[in-house]
Amino acid sequence: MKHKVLKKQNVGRRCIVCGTDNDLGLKTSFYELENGELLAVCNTKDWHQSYPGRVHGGISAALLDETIGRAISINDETIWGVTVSLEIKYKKPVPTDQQIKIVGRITKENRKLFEGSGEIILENGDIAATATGKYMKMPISQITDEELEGDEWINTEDELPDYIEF
Ligand SMILES: CCCCC/C=C\C/C=C\C/C=C\C/C=C\CCCC(=O)SCCNC(=O)CCNC(=O)[C@H](O)C(C)(C)COP(=O)(O)OP(=O)(O)OC[C@H]1O[C@@H](n2cnc3c(N)ncnc32)[C@H](O)[C@@H]1OP(=O)(O)O
Repeated sequence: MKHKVLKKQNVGRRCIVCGTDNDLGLKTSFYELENGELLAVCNTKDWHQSYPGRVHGGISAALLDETIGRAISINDETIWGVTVSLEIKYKKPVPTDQQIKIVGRITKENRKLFEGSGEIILENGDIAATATGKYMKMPISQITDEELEGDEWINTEDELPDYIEF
């Protein structure tokens, strides 16, 4: 199914999941979709493996964690959160050297906390892992000493695809 893309989110320059300046990172891109969900696109590499050919479960967890955690900013980009709990169900192996997609959404929100769910979708459409996560809202100034206006939270200014299919 085709999904209309509205916006590409910024990246944390040195973030292990999204950072463009992290040689060891996953270099994942995050797109806000018209249906209110967040889509992540990640090209898995050989060095993300646990068993040969199979992405490490901790890597899958990190991808799901960040995708759900970022979904809160679709409606309000001033809300930041830290993960307080995360549950992953691993249903199928995630292969290395494949473009995978991760979808996340918010399912519950109150003044202090928000919750969401997400899944990893393989190239053949299979759902390889699902997750639910809970996050505590926190001002960015309490999470990091870096300033938002500095060079850590950057717009990569790539061309935005009109639609992404998954
Ligand atoms: C500026 C430039 C940088 C820009 C960003 C760059 C890069 C980042 C890239 C992208 C970022 C965008 C989005 C990403 C989002 C997510 C991705 C991953 C995020 C992480 O990778 S983040 C690392 C892992 N994560 C942590 O590092 C948290 C460690 N942890 C703590 O820091 C504390 O644990 C804390 C603060 C959470 C709580 O500490 P605390 O002392 O405030 O806790 P306290 O016990 O007082 O609880 C206060 C009230 O919360 C309730 N409460 C507490 N825990 C609860 C739970 N689990 N469930 C339900 N309720 C809970 C209590 O029940 C009480 O409620 P009440 O007040 O009503 O009684």
